[in-house]
Amino acid sequence: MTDLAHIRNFSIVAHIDHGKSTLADRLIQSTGTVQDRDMKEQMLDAMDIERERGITIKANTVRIDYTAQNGEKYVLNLIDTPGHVDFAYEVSRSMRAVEGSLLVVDSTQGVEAQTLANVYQAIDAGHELVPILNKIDLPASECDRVAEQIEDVIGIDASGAIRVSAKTGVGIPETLEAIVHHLPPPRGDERAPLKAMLVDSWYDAYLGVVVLVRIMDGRMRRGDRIRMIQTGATYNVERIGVFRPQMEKVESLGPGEIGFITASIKQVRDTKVGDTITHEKRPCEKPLPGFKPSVPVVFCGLFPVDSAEFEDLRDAIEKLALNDASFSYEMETSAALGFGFRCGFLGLLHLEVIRDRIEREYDIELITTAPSVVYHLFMKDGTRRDLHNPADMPDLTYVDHIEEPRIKATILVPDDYLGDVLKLCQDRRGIQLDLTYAGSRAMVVYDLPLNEVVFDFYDRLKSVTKGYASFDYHLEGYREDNLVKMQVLVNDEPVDALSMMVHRDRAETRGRAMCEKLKDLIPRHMFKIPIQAAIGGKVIARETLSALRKDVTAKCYGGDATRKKKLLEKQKAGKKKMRQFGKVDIPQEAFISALKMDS
Ligand SMILES: Nc1nc2c(ncn2[C@@H]2O[C@H](COP(=O)(O)OP(=O)(O)OP(=O)(O)O)[C@@H](O)[C@H]2O)c(=O)[nH]1
Repeated sequence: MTDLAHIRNFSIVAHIDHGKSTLADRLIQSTGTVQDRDMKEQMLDAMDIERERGITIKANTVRIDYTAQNGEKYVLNLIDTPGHVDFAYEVSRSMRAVEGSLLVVDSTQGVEAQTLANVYQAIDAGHELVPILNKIDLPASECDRVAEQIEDVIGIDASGAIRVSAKTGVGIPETLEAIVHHLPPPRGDERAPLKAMLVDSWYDAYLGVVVLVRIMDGRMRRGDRIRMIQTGATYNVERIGVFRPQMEKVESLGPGEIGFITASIKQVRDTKVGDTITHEKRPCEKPLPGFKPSVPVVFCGLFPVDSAEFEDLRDAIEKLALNDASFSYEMETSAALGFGFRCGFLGLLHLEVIRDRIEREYDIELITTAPSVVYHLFMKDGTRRDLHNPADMPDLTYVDHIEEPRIKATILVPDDYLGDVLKLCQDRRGIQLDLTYAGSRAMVVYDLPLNEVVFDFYDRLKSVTKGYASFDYHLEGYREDNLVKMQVLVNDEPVDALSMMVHRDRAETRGRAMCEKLKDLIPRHMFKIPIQAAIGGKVIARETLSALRKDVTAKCYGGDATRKKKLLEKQKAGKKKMRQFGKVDIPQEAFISALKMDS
């Protein structure tokens, strides 16, 4: 049992790749929490896919025992938070469970958009901050300049920022001392009724649902009968423990402590992140202030390339959803693509991660339809409908007006690329809200329609700035605009997977670009194929793919049998990845490529 004065709970906030996970690893290692021989790179990134992509998705936790230089023994609880914009919500909830943050800034790069977004969340949560300048082993490190920038842009004192190399271990002892001396201990009353925060929950193949808790008041023990205040459900605490980082059982958890429980909870969906847990017999009077639930903002259809794999896909999606309450799905049928699922995600990265996992872990080849945002349709009869799929768009005569989600985007970019960034935002119907300078970097704030950002905005931003820009956004709300549904017809058949909502003024350009692209992407057939873009019944763009009769082996005048065989095999493999639309085969890549914009 540790008294409150000897507990420190903290998180690490940083822009992606500034070294958060490496620093966490070093803290764990240098305190002997994990023996050197057990140390894997990036201890806290549990999933393989995270390790491969080098991004942290699920918030993880570790309890570290630390004997400070004054001889006192402390318990340090680190909650690792994801750095990417799509997971901003997970950042905010784990911040409410701790009292302080290490603010890590790469001293070769400086403050970036996600540094700002995350640090403001920490400040909102009332955190004390310890600024850290990382990567000082690199020759490009510029600690003084970056410290000054932290003061200018974030407005906190960075004169005492700790200079660290998470790679070599320089500055790690100073960091541990700063955690103990600069971050406040938690507060709480052991004798008060139990009040605990449900910080996170996930599904474990052996243990079932595991719940991460932070005790505010009271004490939770194995065998206790607990109640989740929001859902009203009651459970018996079966296991209780802490992460070191592997699970270790303890008898109980008291105020200020962070640990896990299991309680025969069936699904992750039965737990609400941010809920208050209390004792059934002696409940606390007031629950903790609630959290916003995370709502999916980007939707797309996932269809198996091979329709025989539909049941496998269902199985994969159900399993993934067990562990990810922010991922939603429902069955969808498409005339062109057959049976599949309409899925909702927190953002594009979230979408990519889920799609990759289905393809890789479950070995199912997928067709992904155009990502779409949720539109609000205000009908003439006074009702409101949410449109998740452009294919479901009702006839315009029933619709009074349409509102689309808008975001506030913050972009930090070196001066040299500012012009290109402004042009990109302008092309995407952006409205500039602010433009300021911090040293040789500009910070621009734009109001942008989310639908212009969901598909390839990151890619475009990265390519026009050679990777030097950083980007962060949050949803601002809904606004009316002149939006229409654009359909694509191939050989006079509508391809619903390519339907999209577009702004009326941009429909023609988009339609023309789409038809031109499809003309290149669809292989020639033995007949002429018209490719059209249309709004309602009106064709706004058209291309024609000329007919061609071609025998792929014709080139190999008899002679080389192996080459002939190879070509035929290649053709067969190509066939597998095609979908038939009426009489036309469309290769899978065409869907994704056709939807990318080149503006
Ligand atoms: N030279 C040097 N490289 C470092 C240091 N700290 C981290 N790195 C490298 O920087 C890269 C990013 O580090 P991570 O720890 O994965 O960054 P992160 O902030 O956790 O990134 P996400 O988990 O994706 O948010 C990795 O290649 C690290 O090896 C350092 O002090 N010096």
